[in-house]
Amino acid sequence: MATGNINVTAENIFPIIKKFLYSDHEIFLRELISNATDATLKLKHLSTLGEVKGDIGEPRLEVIVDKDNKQIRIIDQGIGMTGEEVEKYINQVAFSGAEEFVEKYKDKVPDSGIIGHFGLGFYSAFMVAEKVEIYTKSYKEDSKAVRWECDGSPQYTLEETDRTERGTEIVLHIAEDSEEFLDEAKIGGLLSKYNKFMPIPIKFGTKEVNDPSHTPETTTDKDGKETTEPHRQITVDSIINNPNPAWTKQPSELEEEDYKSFYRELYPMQFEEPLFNIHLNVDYPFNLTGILYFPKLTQNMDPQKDKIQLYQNQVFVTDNVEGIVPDFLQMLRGVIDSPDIPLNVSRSYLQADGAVKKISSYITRKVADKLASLFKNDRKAFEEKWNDIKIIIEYGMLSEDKFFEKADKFALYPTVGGEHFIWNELVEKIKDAQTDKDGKTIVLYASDAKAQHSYIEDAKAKGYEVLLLDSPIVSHLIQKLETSKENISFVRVDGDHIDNLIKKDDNKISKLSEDEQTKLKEVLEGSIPKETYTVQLEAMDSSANPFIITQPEFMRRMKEMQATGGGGMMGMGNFPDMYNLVVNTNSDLVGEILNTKTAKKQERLIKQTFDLAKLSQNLLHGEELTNFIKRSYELIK
Ligand SMILES: Nc1ncnc2c1ncn2[C@@H]1O[C@H](COP(=O)(O)OP(=O)(O)OP(=O)(O)O)[C@@H](O)[C@H]1O
Repeated sequence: MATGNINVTAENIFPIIKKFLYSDHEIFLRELISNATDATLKLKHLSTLGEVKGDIGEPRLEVIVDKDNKQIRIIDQGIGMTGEEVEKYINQVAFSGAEEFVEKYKDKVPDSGIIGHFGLGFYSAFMVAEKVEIYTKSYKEDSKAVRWECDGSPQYTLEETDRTERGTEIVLHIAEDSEEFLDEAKIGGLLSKYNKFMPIPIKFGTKEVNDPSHTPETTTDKDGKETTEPHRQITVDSIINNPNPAWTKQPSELEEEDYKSFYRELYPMQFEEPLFNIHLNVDYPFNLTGILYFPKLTQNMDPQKDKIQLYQNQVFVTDNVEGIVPDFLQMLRGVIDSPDIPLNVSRSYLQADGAVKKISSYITRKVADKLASLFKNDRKAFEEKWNDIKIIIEYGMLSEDKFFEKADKFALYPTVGGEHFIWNELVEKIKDAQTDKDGKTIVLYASDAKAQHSYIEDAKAKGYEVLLLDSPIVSHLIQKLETSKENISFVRVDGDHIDNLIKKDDNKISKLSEDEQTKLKEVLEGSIPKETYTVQLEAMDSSANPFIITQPEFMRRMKEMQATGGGGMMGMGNFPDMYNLVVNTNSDLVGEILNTKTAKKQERLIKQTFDLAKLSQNLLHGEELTNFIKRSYELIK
């Protein structure tokens, strides 16, 4: 037996480790299982090189919670260690890692997000254990099994032991303040959080299953009633992980159904199927695999739940992928696995890191390429999914210039009639009819097909296309399209009278003389509230409505952009709503208003016509609506 002093400068680093990692004690299990997995993968590798004698079988790990003896044991059948290796790796290497950690963090406020990702390794065992034993036997021929023991002080014991199997068993004697970890359900939960997709099978307890070698017999009694005996149950080892998750396979090995069933495995509480998936697979200049899913976005979706999960070599790290996955894709679900993402750094450093930037733009590119190919291969299916994916795509177009450029190939512009165009098709379709006298192509759009119905009909009557753009961020997107595409301008269909939205040269002649027009304007301005409405006389078709209320595009858009955050003009959000009252000087009714003899009748006609215009814009409410209804009854009496 040998005893010795672990070479540390700090008198006793364990209390420090405990203190610093207070919020993250649970990572000990992930660290020890990672070590056990590494040892097993190394053994498998050496075996393929012919350096291990005999057949290694199907090595696996086992985790045992022994509440009575206050122990947790982690057992592997990996390469094991010789006595010298324990000296070297556990007493020196592992300790220097722990010491380095303490050095680095002792003066800092711990950020659990970062510390949890620091590979503290073997010594994290002391966060929960008052004493740790290692029983280990190396795969090397003639090596003797050893037992190492340490109670958290710098002193350790190392001696030979009679273990015969290859591999390592770590015995944690759980400290009094960590007894919560002796709860099987707690350990089960941690295993499924961190180790659900580790590459080596992990046994944790047993479970009852139907005996596959037994077929229950069905008997028929004298009355012809059938009875089937219950399945025979057998007890089998419970393996808590799937060592070969879908993302570790090649896309060519997987069918659509495999992707769907992996989605269910990742998010067992999700009942909605994903819309489609993107398989990520790259070796150079960084290593990254993964599968991303476009979920069906629903009203009551909780963005904190079922997020993208980040793994490193199949070990769960976090579901906070900020900085690694571009913001607009954080609504996606799935898995990313990359050993190349530095995790023991702060988020701001992460965002500035070159490799991470490359990863983020790779993901953006892959998503754009996938969308383009989905559109190309099955346009109809893509159009059907548009409503579910447009928010993500539009957000991406706004936030990532590269994505914006690529989106010309798949971003859809739907019309109120249910057709879908990509950008070039749209411009081609409208350019002849909808180019104004200054050579600008005007894109007309509605945000609500029902509320803006009469305006849409007016536009259609002229042979114009009207888009239906109803996402919350649409005003930002329009602004971006106007600045990046040449000679294009968007106007909402109720922004003005249709002849003013797309101004052509043919000026209509007004039936009213200059004098009559001045008089009409005076009369109207006397009855229409000036603070909100600007009276604007227009010579239109005599069949067009006499009064039309419009909201100037610029004002409305600025207010909308403010409401959805950023972009708009400061202070616009608190501005009162401003409208134009467009008056058709060629309408017979307008002529009648002008020529009515009594002021009282004139006032009544103006009020009634104005209320009707408001009604068609859904602007008539409360007392005004009550008065309108009263007045209407009077009129038809
Ligand atoms: N179960 C095990 N079987 C065989 N060797 C092991 C086992 N656990 C630990 N070791 C050895 O001890 C060394 C130190 O382990 P430790 O976990 O502290 O650091 P690490 O795994 O090298 O790095 P990290 O800090 O990322 O965890 C390992 O590199 C390995 O050689």
